Amino acid sequence: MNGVKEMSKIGMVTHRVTLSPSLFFLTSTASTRPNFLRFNSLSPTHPLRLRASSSPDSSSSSPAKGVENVVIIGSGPAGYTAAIYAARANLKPLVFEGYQVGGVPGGQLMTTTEVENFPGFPEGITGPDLMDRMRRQAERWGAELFQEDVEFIDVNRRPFTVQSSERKVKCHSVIYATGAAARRLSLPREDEFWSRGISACAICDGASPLFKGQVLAVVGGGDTATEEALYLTKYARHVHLLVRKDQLRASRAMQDRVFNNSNITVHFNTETLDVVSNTKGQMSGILVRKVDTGEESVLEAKGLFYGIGHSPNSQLLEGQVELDSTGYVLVEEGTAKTSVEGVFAAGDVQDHEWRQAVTAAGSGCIAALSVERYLATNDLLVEFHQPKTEAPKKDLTNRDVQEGFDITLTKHKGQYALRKLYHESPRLICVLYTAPTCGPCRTLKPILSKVIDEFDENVHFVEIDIEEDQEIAEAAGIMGTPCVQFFKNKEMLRTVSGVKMKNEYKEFIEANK
Ligand SMILES: Cc1cc2nc3c(=O)[nH]c(=O)nc-3n(C[C@H](O)[C@H](O)[C@H](O)COP(=O)(O)OP(=O)(O)OC[C@H]3O[C@@H](n4cnc5c(N)ncnc54)[C@H](O)[C@@H]3O)c2cc1C
Repeated sequence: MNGVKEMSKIGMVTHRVTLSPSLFFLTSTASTRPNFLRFNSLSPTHPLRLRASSSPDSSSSSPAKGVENVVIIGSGPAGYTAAIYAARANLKPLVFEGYQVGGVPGGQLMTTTEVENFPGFPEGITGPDLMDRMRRQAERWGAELFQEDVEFIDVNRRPFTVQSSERKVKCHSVIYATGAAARRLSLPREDEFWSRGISACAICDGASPLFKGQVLAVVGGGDTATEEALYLTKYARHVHLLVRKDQLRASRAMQDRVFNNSNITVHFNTETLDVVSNTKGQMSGILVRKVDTGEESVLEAKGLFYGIGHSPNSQLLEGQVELDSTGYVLVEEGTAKTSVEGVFAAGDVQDHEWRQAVTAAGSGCIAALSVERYLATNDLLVEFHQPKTEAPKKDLTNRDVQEGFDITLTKHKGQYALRKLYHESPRLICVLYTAPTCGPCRTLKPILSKVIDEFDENVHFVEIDIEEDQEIAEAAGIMGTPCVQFFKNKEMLRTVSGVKMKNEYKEFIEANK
């Protein structure tokens, strides 16, 4: 699923099932025990850790009279770069990173694997790692980060107002860097099969048992679709690429990789009409139509991935700032200036042409420098000097790593811990299934970790990497990541797919602890 926006549309699945005892049977013989007692390498400083939030109505550290120098909306390369520059200029930028609207915190690169063209990484870097670095750099220089969606902006009156799900702030300037979100096809059965066969993020879902070893299809003809198709060949038996036009729009390099891959069949002039199911209600194929002949047929496939591009997330500015006919924010050529003085735009939300991480980062830099100039010229700038921050709390203790499983600890990793807890824990068990390349998983981890901290000693938490612990993911019926399951007394109480609001997890734990 490209972005949590997609995932937020998935309803919560609630079912009570008792797992087959054999699936969660704990083998504890001396010969097998060492294999199970395998803790993953741990990351004490989680990449997307939230900072303590301030009071709901304003930032705790407003530079002057409760009016911020600058609010940055968006946490892709544009937003984080703007944050780094603004923070280094002592503007103490406040950044709304987003949560469920318009993608995931970290932006589009959270849904990709290798980024080979961002300068400074000759061996390449994964999208999530690159965004993690940018985030830490912004935080290091004093940017204040909130993983919240902005829901309302008023740039008609000064100071401007920016309101998120949890706070309302006043500011002298805004950098709008909300990027773009994955498009959907709106197929008749799309909602029914969303996350049960249809996905917009191969990187997030490709490794799930639902798709592994199956015939899959990707719809689209650009870079996104070709990248998804190539990625899926790592797991699928075969991949069909469904292209409506008679040629690919993807870059030459990507086209070559697709045509040279015998595990991909490209179907030109092919329109995707719907998905079809078998008698068990599982997705079994895709109804397609040949654009040139009108002939309809069903292509056998267990999964359909969307790679049909993105739409600019400019809705909040509609009616306030000039947009072009397709919704991109209009900026004065060569600058980040929008039609409203003090409002600057950066990245893909104002760029329908280049749409690259480095161009987004570059425009974020321009926006931040422009803000500094704008504030200084209008005598609005208040410098802020960053206080020392506390060291982040560890997710797991060293003892956990060195001495192995300890039931008195709250947080665990891996199938050994899950099996032990499933059999021995009297507490509610919260299991988070993740995949190494899943960007939304990185979003959810710190959020869930904070929730678990609030219920320490009443709950056990286990993280399962579905690539490492495939068997257990399969037994639990995991179809995509991130996914959370709750167990108590060897009974599964609930499955929650995707990333949900913090309160949804809290309320469920509160009611079942
Ligand atoms: C699969 C894929 C692979 C790619 N690979 C490459 C590559 O290899 N190299 C390259 O240079 N480019 C690549 N790109 C393109 C690159 O990712 C984008 O050009 C770049 O991420 C744009 O950055 P951005 O900051 O403008 O927006 P985005 O990365 O889209 O980030 C937008 C941010 O805004 C936030 N947001 C949206 N609405 C709100 C709201 N209401 N409130 C708060 N926050 C909000 C979102 O959560 C998100 O964090 C790839 C794109 C995709 C989809």
